[in-house]
Amino acid sequence: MTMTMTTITHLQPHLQQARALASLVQQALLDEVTLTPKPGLVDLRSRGAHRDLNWALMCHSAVALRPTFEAMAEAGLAGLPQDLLRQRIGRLGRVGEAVMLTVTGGVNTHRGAIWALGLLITAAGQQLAAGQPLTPAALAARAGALARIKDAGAPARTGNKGEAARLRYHVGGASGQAQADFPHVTQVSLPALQEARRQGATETAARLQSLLAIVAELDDTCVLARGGPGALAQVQAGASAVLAAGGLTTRAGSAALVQLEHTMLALNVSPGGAADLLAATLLLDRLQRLQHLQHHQPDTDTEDSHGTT
Ligand SMILES: CC(C)(COP(=O)(O)OP(=O)(O)OC[C@H]1O[C@@H](n2cnc3c(N)ncnc32)[C@H](O[C@H]2O[C@H](COP(=O)(O)OP(=O)(O)OP(=O)(O)O)[C@@H](O)[C@H]2O)[C@@H]1O)[C@@H](O)C(=O)NCCC(=O)NCCS
Ligand SMILES: Nc1ncnc2[nH]cnc12
Repeated sequence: MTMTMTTITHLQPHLQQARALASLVQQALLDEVTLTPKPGLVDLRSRGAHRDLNWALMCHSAVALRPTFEAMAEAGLAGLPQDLLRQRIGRLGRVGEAVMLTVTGGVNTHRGAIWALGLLITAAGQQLAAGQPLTPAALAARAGALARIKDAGAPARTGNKGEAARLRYHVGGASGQAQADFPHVTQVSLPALQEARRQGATETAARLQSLLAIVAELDDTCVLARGGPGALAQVQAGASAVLAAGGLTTRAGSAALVQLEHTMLALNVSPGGAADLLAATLLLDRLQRLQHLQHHQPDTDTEDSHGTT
């Protein structure tokens, strides 16, 4: 997709801005699932540790969710009071989950992504409405503020696997990550992505480095739900080993990645929460770069130089 600066930054009706923001979310989700090779996760090569997911289903889900993200961005652009906005996007998130389950035949492809990227794209709408820059820190702070407001329509218990893991192992999970302003995105994966690029890594290697940086530290309830704390510790240690060996640009790092994949498949675990946060990272990175281009080339339509891998 070619995204032009005029599309999102000039004075256009909210609907068009919301459409452009939703396109960026869809692109981030497609980039995440297409990134290959990801250990334990669905990618172009394999289903990872999943029986009910595959690349085509994930892409189908990402495309079907575009109207959900557009409606969330539009809600952010509408300048609603915070509590009203929170209730509106909570409803949109639940409708989005229902759409996802319908188009996938009941498979959970993007529940965590609807949550994380939904909050972030709503925040981007708010920032645009306020005439403020789309910086990662500002978007994460706005998204966190929304996540800390009670969603009156949410059930007391969802009965989801992530919820059970959160309560059993006393971790923050997806909601804790958002309520703390997405620290693993702004302080871990985004710096890792941008530093890898500065060091000359290919875009694929930089994105994998970013993913591994999250996996090494996240309390991923997908891993906990299937494998418990022992599996989470092994997965985190394996990701740290790849990074310590120099990441994907060294032979030792590549060998450590193969080992990590074997470990995950043997444990039958998959870092689905980290995958969602990688998509969030790619979204914030692209918004930041568009912002940067706006300041340097205000009158030019500019192609995004970091395309899909
Ligand atoms: C508020 C919610 C996020 C509730 O979350 P909760 O923690 O209570 O539980 P879940 O709904 O089960 O989990 C949420 C998903 O978030 C991802 N995730 C996990 N850990 C983290 C983390 N530390 N930080 C960020 N994100 C995290 C993860 O999503 C991915 O994994 C999914 C596959 O998971 P699952 O089906 O459980 O596991 P499988 O192994 O695939 O199953 P089997 O094959 O074994 O059957 C996949 O979807 C990825 O996206 C967690 O699953 C939220 O759910 C909520 O309230 N939603 C409704 C309202 C809403 O969305 N509003 C949005 C706007 S405010
Ligand atoms: N690539 C992926 N594989 C498995 N679960 C995921 N959840 C989000 N992205 C995923």
